[in-house]
Order: sequence, then C-alpha cells, then structure tokens
Amino acid sequence: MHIGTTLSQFIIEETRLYPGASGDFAGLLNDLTTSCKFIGAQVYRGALVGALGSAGTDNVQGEVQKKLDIISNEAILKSMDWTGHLAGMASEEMDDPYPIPRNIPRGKYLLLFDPLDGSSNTDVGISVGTIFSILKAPVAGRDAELADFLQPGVEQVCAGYALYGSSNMLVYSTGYGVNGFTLDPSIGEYILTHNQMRIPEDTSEYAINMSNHRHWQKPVQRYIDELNQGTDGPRQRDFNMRWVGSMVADVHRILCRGGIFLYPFDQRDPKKPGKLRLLYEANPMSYLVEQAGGAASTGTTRILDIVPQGLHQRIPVILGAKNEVERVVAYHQGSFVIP
Ligand SMILES: O=P(O)(O)OC[C@H]1O[C@](O)(COP(=O)(O)O)[C@@H](O)[C@@H]1O
Ligand SMILES: [Mg+2]
Ligand SMILES: [Mg+2]
Repeated sequence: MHIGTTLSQFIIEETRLYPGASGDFAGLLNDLTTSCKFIGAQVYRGALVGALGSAGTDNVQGEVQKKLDIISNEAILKSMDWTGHLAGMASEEMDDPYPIPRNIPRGKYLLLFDPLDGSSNTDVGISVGTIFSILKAPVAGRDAELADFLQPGVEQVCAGYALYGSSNMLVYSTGYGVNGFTLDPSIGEYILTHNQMRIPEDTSEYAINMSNHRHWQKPVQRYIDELNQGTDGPRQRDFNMRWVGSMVADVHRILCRGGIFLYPFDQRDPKKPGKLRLLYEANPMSYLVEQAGGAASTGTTRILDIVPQGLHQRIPVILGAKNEVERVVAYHQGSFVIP
C-alpha cells in the first residue's frame, strides 16, 4: 500500500488478504477508529469542553479516574455496542465485561481497551492515547463470558493504539506488519504516513521511571546501572533516557526510532507483579512490537505466551529492541553471558 492511502482504503485492501472475509472486521475497525477521532477531539479541546481534571471516582484499579478516562470509555462503548460486530467488550476502567445491549445481535469479536492511556498527563498537555486489542469470540453469536477474554496475546487478531499528541495518529497491525496513519483534520481521514514500521535490534535509548530504582530487582538494577555508566562501564557506549509517563507515547517513539521500554516488577507491593495491565496495555503493545521486529518479555516470560488469570491482571513489561530485551532476560536467568 502506498503512502497517502486513506485508512478506509487500506482496511478494504487488507480484507482481501482474508479470503471469505465477511467485512465484519473491517466494519469493527472503522467504527473503533471513528471513536478515536472523537476522543482525540475531546483531548485537544480539553479545558474548552471541561474535559480536564478528576472525575472524583475510583476505578477497579484503585486509581482516581480522570474525566477523560470516563469520556473516552463512554465514547468507545457507545460507538461500538450497537454495531453487531462484538460478542463483548472489556475496559481498563470497568470492573466486569460490558454486556452488549439486549436487542443487538452478538458478533464474532471481543474488544479489549484502555480508553485513555497516560491519565497522569491529561491535564498538562502531554501526549495520551487509546490502546486496543481484538480477539475472536470462542463462540460467535452469544454473550461473551469473562473466560472468553482470558486468551493469550498470541490469539489477538488485531492490536493498536491512537496517539493524541502533536498529531492524532493511529497505529495498528493485523499480523502483516505495523502501519501508522495520521489524521488529516481538514478531511477527517486517517492517511497512511508510516508504512511497515520497524524497530532496530539495537538501540541507545531507554525508557523507565528512574524514581523506582531502589524498588527494582537486581537484574533490572544491573541492566539500568550499566546503561547509565555509559562509556565508563561494561557497555562502553552512552545511552540516552526518555520517560513520557504515557506508555502509548513511549512505545510510539520506539516504533518510530527504536529504543527499549521497561515497567518492571518492583518490591513496593510484592502482591502487585507490575503496574501495567496484561490485557489492555501489555498484550496489544507486545503484539505491535513483535510485528515490528522487536521483543516483549516480563523478564522471564514472552508476554504474548502468558495465559491471563484475570481481567485486570498486571505484569512486568520489558519491550522494544530485540537485543536489549534479550540482554535483560539473560540477566534474569542469572547468565551473564550475553546471547
Ligand atoms: O507514573 P508512572 O509510575 O511513571 O507510570 C506511568 C505509566 O502508567 C500509565 O499511565 C498507566 O496507564 P493509564 O494511564 O491508562 O492508567 C502508563 O501509560 C505509563 O507508562
Ligand atoms: Mg494505560
Ligand atoms: Mg487508562
């Protein structure tokens, strides 16, 4: 597909790759990306539409919800629950799966999403986004049960995100590489601008919240300390650090120019294996990263192989440049011999 292709043209072309496709998936993706245009418009208008600040409610994660968390969640539910493409939806902001309204036919797909990623940045004008993951419903045409959502990441048929940053971008994959589209506000269309995005196997840029250093386990402390030692240390070259505090923005940077992103296990709350959610954040981002030639691990396990135990399960996340992720994994295995 050539640069300049509209998203709808791209989706139609991609559907040709699936002989016998009904068009349901194309319809689902079109409807979902329309809600991303709406959410983006709310984010960009911000204070003008009273969208900033806290909603004063807590979510199932025990976090105070921002108004934009709620606005985004509602936008996706309302633009998707009547389409007939879905057997069910699950959101980072809702305790339980969202049942499709009674009078609507149940579809073939399940939609899982983080309606607004980077909530701590909503009120300060820093990039935020929406992350989504699409699975096949084990039994099409009936209400999805909670267990239906607990499929390993390898089962995803599509994953992506919308980034509400200096421009509104949509990046996704259906298993044929990763492509990025930029919203042209003058025509309201996403246009293909980033074809077949690739992550270089090596990098000199890492992203981690350094303020958690003392809470990390030894392998991660060792890895990060060596990066910070630069030319004075065993890596014998300098590394640069970036941390936006919005996973969607940090991962987008890695898809654009490479890097490694870590939100590792930390000992602050040993019961909580990590901050990021497996189904809404780790799985879709790991799918994109692997499709772009990178790797994604907890430090000990390939993320896409994990069998989810719960809707809001959290895990450690280490993803990006293949050789760096493999080095962190090797440190976890206690082998100091780098592969
Ligand atoms: O504030 P911290 O500890 O650096 O955490 C930042 C991380 O938390 C998140 O904001 C969590 O996502 P939500 O905003 O969707 O809750 C990630 O986007 C980001 O990578
Ligand atoms: Mg998030
Ligand atoms: Mg969120």
